[in-house]
Amino acid sequence: MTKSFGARLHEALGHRGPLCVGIDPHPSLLTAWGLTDDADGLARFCEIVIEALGDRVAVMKPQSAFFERHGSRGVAVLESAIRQLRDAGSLVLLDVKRGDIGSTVAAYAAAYLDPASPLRADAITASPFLGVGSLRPMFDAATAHDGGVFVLALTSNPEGAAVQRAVGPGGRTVAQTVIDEISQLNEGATPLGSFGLVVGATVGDTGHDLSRVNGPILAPGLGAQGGNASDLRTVFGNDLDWVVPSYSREILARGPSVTDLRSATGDVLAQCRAVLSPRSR
Ligand SMILES: O=C(O)c1cc(=O)[nH]c(=O)n1[C@@H]1O[C@H](COP(=O)(O)O)[C@@H](O)[C@H]1O
Repeated sequence: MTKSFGARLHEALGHRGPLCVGIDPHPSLLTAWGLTDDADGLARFCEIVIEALGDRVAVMKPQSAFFERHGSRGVAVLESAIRQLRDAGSLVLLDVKRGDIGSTVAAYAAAYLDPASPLRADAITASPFLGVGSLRPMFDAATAHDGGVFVLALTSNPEGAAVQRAVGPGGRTVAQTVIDEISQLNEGATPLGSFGLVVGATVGDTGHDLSRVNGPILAPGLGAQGGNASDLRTVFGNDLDWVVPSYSREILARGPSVTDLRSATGDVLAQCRAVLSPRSR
């Protein structure tokens, strides 16, 4: 029997600690690392990050946009990076934030979650603003192939609140509706559901109820966007068990030295562990 994404994530967080590191090869980072802003530079960047972190970080999150901007050669580098990271034992959360009408979502699901696809990752990020139900083909593919889907709820950027905290006819915010629908998908799953949410570490105490999620919550916005580990307590209150803090530039800025990348990762992991509940880990 193969294990669900939720079960594999549960295991990875237990073994490697509660952390996601983003691979966001910004042009400025390529330059700072002495690399060219092209597919070759991108490939070397990934090689260094994978050598430094692939065997020790629970979740690695390549940001697709930074690969797509280099065209088909950039996407080829992404395919190879996904494979190598999975071989090194990291779970790969591909950050693509896709969303569309259901019939098109089915094609995205095939692209990112079907084992036959060269871009197959362990999980992807998805945008629910065509309705959480429109993402159903992704949820079905994830279930069929032991993958996961992380759906945006309360994003780390300041512009998100106007849409996400708008109140619908039933008196719930848009974000709470997303949270509740994802919680339903995870109901009864053990040890952890495969459907996650994204809630930024920068959003403060929003009063949203995350107590029934029974799945992972990705918390970006740490480091470069101003959030720090202690903010997790403000944002999540007592619902810290399955929060997965996510850092990109904060760590990548310490490259290209493998030793420095590892030590930056160790530092943020220690800060996160100090805040997150020891109950589940
Ligand atoms: O889904 C995400 O990962 C995400 C959601 C969100 O609300 N905010 C957010 O910053 N992100 C992503 O997380 C990464 C943050 O990068 P840093 O600000 O460098 O840590 C980027 O790849 C963003 O696209």
